[in-house]
Amino acid sequence: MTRPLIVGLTGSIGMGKSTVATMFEAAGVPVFDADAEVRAMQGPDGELLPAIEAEFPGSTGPQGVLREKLGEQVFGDKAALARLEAIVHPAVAKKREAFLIEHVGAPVVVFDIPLLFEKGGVAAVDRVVVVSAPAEAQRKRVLARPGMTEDKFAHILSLQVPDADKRARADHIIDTGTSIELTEDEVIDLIGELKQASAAR
Ligand SMILES: CC(C)(COP(=O)(O)OP(=O)(O)OC[C@H]1O[C@@H](n2cnc3c(N)ncnc32)[C@H](O)[C@@H]1O)[C@@H](O)C(=O)NCCC(=O)NCCS
Ligand SMILES: Nc1ncnc2c1ncn2[C@@H]1O[C@H](COP(=O)(O)OP(=O)(O)OP(=O)(O)O)[C@@H](O)[C@H]1O
Repeated sequence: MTRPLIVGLTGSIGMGKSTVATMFEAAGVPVFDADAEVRAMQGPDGELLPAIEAEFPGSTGPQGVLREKLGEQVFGDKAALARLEAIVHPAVAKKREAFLIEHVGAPVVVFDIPLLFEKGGVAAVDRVVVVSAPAEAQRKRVLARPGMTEDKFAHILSLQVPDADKRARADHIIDTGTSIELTEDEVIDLIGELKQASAAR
């Protein structure tokens, strides 16, 4: 096959997904970072600002989306979140297509998609990799972040598919409950396996 094996990388808040994505990148695997794309399109002069301002007046400024303000408007209100997603998600899908075209010769590419299970992205990838750690480790990491509260954490978790379900649906699980070094070893082994699978298609 002439297109890369597409790996969907996901995990719940604080599980270490971004850290693991960086490990893939360091090993030479192209990574599409959905969150970074969203932030760029919502940042200063971002292409989504007019649509977001029209739908959520007062939620943008010269620096782009006022994340805290917009978060307050959408995280407690399912219909509002759906309206924001209707603006953001099609734009991300376009960026993803462009990334794939850019890296069409690579054996393996990674789509780093925080909400892969939640938003139905599983059908668009060949393999699903879930980054996971024990709930206690996750909790400690997340509550150590500035501005994070027990309530906020509980609410975000309630919006996400539970870790146990993600693990059950994964093709591969990367464990970040141990050390960075062991996680790195797991990533390197997995890349070898994915390259083999890519070549065998
Ligand atoms: C509302 C926004 C501006 C708030 O930004 P903020 O920096 O405060 O939070 P952040 O983006 O880091 O999200 C915090 C947590 O909520 C989760 N989360 C974000 N968006 C969603 C969503 N649509 N549904 C469920 N969980 C979500 C994230 O995975 C993360 O764990 C931002 O989350 C946003 O634009 N969300 C909608 C776009 C989207 O779906 N992004 C997800 C990646 S494609
Ligand atoms: N073995 C490990 N592998 C990965 N991260 C680890 C490990 N041990 C500790 N950590 C730490 O856990 C934290 C995970 O943060 P990271 O931003 O990667 O999570 P995330 O899943 O992308 O979070 P979010 O979904 O909230 O953006 C980092 O501070 C990282 O240093």
